[in-house]
Amino acid sequence: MVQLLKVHGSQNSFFLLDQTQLNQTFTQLELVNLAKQLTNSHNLLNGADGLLVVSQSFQPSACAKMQVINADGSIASMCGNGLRTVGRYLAEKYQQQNLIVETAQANLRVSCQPDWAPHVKAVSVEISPVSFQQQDLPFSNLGKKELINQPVPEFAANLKFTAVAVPNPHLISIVSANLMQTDLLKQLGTQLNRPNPYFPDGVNVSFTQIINHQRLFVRTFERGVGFTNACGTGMSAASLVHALTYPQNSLFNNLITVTNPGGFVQTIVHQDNNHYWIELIGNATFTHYIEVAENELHQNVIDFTKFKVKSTVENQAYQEFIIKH
Ligand SMILES: N[C@@H](CCC[C@H](N)C(=O)O)C(=O)O
Repeated sequence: MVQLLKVHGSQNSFFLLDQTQLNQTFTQLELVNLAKQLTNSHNLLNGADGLLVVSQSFQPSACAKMQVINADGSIASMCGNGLRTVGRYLAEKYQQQNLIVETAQANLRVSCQPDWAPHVKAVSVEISPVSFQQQDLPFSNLGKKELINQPVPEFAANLKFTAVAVPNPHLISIVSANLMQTDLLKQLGTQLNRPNPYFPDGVNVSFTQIINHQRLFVRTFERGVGFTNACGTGMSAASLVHALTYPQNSLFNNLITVTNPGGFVQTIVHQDNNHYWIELIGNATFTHYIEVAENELHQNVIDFTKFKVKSTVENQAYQEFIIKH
C-alpha cells in the first residue's frame, strides 16, 4: 500500500506523495496525470491546488527533494506553503527539527517551530533565491530589464507593479482596500496566465493591502491554479516589495504578519550582502492520511473508490485557531 497525505498551509491545499515508498517510480508524465486527477475537485476530498512530490535527493546536504505540480499539470520551481508541509513530513520521517530540502533551483532551509496551538504545527522555510532580472521571471515587451514599483498602463491604470522571482515568478501590486474588492486581480491573473505578450511562462499575480506596516493582507491569483486561499511565495514576495517600497519604515529583519483568505503567516525579510531572502513561518497541517494500492496510482484513469481515507483532528484545530486570531 502507498500512503498519500492531504495537507495545507493557510488552506492552500495539496496532496503529498513520497515517491521513495514506491516499488516503481513515476515517470514525469505519470506524475502530471496523477496531479491533474488528484486536484480535480470531483475526485477525492474536493481536490487540491497541487501535488507535492517527495523524492530522493542526490545533493549531500539535502535530506530529500520536493517537486511542485500545479493543478493544471504545469511545474512550479517553488511553493512556500507546500515546502512547510513537506518540511514537517520530512522532519517527522527523519526525526530532525532542522533540515535542508532540495527544490528545483535551490537547497532550502526548513526549521520546525513551536506549535501555534494544540494540533497546529508550525514550520519556517527559507524563500530564495530572489531576482528582479527580466530573464529570471521571464518577462518581455515592458521596455525594462527590471520592473520595480513602476506603473504599467498595459496592466492597470493608476497602479504600480513589481515583478520578482523567488524563484517562481510573481507580479505584485500594493493596492487600496477598495481595489482589493474589485475584479481586477481576476482579470489580470487570467490575462497573464494564458498566452500573452508579457509573461511567456505565466505569472502568479498578488494584490497587497497594507493594514499597517506590521500587517499586510495578500490575495493571489496563482499561475496554473487560479485563486487560492494563500500563496506562500506570493506573501513572501509581497513582504519584500513592501519593505523595499517603504525604506523609511526599516522593515527588514522584522517579523510581520501576512493575512490571507485562508489564515495568516509570518514573514521576515532579510538582506545579506545584497542578496534578499525571506523567512516564511506558518502552519503545516495534515488533514488526511490516504491509503491505496500502488498499482491503482499507475492507472491512466484512477479509480478513486479504491482509496481509503482517514481524517485527522488537525483541520478542526486549525479552523478554531484561525477564528481566535
Ligand atoms: N501556492 C504556492 C505556489 C505554487 C506554485 C505557483 N502556482 C507557480 O506556478 O509558481 C506557494 O505557496 O508558494
